[in-house]
Amino acid sequence: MEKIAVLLLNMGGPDSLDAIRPFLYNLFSDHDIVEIPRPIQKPVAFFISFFRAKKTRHYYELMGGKSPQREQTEAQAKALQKILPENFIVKPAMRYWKPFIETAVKESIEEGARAFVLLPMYPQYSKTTTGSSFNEFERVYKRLGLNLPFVKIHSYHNHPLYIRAMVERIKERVKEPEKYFFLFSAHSLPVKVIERGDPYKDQTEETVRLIMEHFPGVKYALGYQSKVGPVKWLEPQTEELLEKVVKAGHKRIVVVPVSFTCEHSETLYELDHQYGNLAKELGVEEYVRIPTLQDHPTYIALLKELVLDAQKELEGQLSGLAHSQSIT
Ligand SMILES: C=CC1=C(C)c2cc3[nH]c(cc4nc(cc5[nH]c(cc1n2)c(C)c5CCC(=O)O)C(CCC(=O)O)=C4C)c(C)c3C=C
Ligand SMILES: [Fe+2]
Ligand SMILES: [Fe+2]
Repeated sequence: MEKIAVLLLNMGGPDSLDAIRPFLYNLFSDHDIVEIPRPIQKPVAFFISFFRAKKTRHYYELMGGKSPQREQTEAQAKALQKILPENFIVKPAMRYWKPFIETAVKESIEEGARAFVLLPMYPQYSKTTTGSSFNEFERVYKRLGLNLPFVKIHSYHNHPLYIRAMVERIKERVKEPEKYFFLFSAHSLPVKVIERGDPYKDQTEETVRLIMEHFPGVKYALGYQSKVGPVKWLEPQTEELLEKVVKAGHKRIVVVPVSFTCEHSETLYELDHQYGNLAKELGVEEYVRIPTLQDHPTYIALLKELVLDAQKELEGQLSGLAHSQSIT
């Protein structure tokens, strides 16, 4: 049977304090995530990364000197590899830091892969995240002169197994949900990206609504975190929403990150440290932050189902190829 590489697409995070600046340079050089005019994008990225690395160094110091994203994506890859048939090779493939998409593609080819499944670790599609990784894959594919079939999985924000995994994750930590206010926190995006048709906001709202169908009567709200720079981003901001909700009398808060499946600076620093401290100052009695899914068995079962569906699509493409080759 043909070997198929499954690339787990993620952002990647600095693996040392020295990696912060080059990681940020790669991020700010990407026109899919930050639209700086192309002729000046790289020099501007050089300056921004220089100053932002100084500012964010202490986030990473608090996390032990690096982002845990690589280890956690590797754990997801290992768990998925274990439950997939033997013809699959599962690899993390990062956009801005090691192991880069190019490395994952080259290794897959060396190990005999003859097709690819592109599987984002972002449940909701945005052109700034999943779209950017797809574009990078296609650039690498062209550069390496590949002519192999591949399938892109765009999103799974409303898949019943994803919703079930999120509900199970919440119930592991919260035994009496009706006593809490649920504060969902998604990564923010510039409003102009949504206005141009990005489905991220609608998909995020749908995820939240589907999760809350499992918690009837529980009060909840959705906020957006981690805005960067001066343009208008999605609102309300998680931090402001937290203040508002507490001032309205809710003293037990469950915080649920929705756009991430691994821990990183924005969960460990912003949600736990910054907003956790703010909650204390505001007099919150209980502040429960739900961990990201990581290698939760139901999430890994979902990934398996997505990959096996993609395999069917690939088989269609491969038989189409064989057919056209036999005609010519
Ligand atoms: C400047 C524009 C940015 C957009 C748009 C953006 C969207 C976006 N990001 C994530 C997930 C993650 N972002 C992470 C770090 C990070 N993101 C930006 C900028 C934008 N993100 C920066 C500058 C950084 C670096 C940290 C910082 O300097 O504040 C990470 C964590 C990486 C790690 O440390 O492990 C994740 C994950 C999503 C889901 C998203 C849009 C939907
Ligand atoms: Fe698709
Ligand atoms: Fe980000």
